[in-house]
Amino acid sequence: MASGEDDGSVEEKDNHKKRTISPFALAWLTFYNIAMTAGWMVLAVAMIRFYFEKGTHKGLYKSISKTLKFFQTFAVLEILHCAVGIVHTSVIVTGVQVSSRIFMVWFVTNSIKQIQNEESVLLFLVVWTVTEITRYSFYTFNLLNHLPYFIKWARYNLFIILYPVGVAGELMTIYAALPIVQKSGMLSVRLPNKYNVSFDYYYFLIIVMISYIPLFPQLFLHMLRQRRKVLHGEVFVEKDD
Ligand SMILES: CCCCCCCCCCCCC/C=C/C(=O)SCCNC(=O)CCNC(=O)[C@H](O)C(C)(C)COP(=O)(O)OP(=O)(O)OC[C@H]1O[C@@H](n2cnc3c(N)ncnc32)[C@H](O)[C@@H]1OP(=O)(O)O
Repeated sequence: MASGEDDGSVEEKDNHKKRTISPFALAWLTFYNIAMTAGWMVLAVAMIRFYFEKGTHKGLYKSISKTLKFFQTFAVLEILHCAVGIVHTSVIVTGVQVSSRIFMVWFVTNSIKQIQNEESVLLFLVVWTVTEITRYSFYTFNLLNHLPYFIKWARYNLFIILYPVGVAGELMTIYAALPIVQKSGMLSVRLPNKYNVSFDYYYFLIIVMISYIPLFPQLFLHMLRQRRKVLHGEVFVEKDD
């Protein structure tokens, strides 16, 4: 059997085994991760500039919303990366993470204008930005086999604080949205209608908030396992999706 070098593919090393990805996949992932790092850096700079110029976070969401929506939506590709196997991680874990972010951006913060100036929005935006700059630069340097230790350290330590804080920001934002949604009936479908279906967005938001209780610990435990694997070299038996 040809080795990674013989057939032109590149070997991606982890602590215990070697994985191969094609040169095309490597090029695509490198481009994707550089683009995402740059996108979140643009957001960081825009947020810092806004705060220094205006002295308040009010109006910040509106000023960065286009860039945020673009780069957060682009992250849908991460589910595809797992599904086609160019990234070795769980489709379910990635799917929950990405869909909850997209939901927060499009169906909560973007749709409910009255909550855009809440402190909780600033909280999750700052946390997401720090997380994503660290995460995508980790993937980029890792793919290029030049990973500085401080980036690896940051990727597998900062989440211990940032994940719960980010989740708190998200939950507080949804909570702040509840009375507005209940009063306006927005995004809800009331009976009677010709399809005979009803949907209450207010109760849907409550269900989403409750779903954090079983789902968030799973994501957090997944990250703790990754941390032990990458920083301490522990081996885990991988389950297929
Ligand atoms: C319809 C509505 C639905 C609503 C649902 C509501 C419920 C939601 C409940 C949960 C809510 C979560 C909300 C989120 C909040 C926040 O994000 S707060 C900010 C802090 N967040 C974080 O720190 C987590 C950030 N996210 C992640 O880390 C990931 O998305 C992850 C999926 C949770 C974990 O990533 P994963 O890829 O599994 O782990 P890694 O160790 O990073 O990588 C594993 C291997 O995969 C390789 N890889 C992954 N991605 C890439 C890539 N883009 N490019 C290249 N390689 C990649 C990586 O190198 C690893 O490879 P190996 O070394 O071979 O193992």
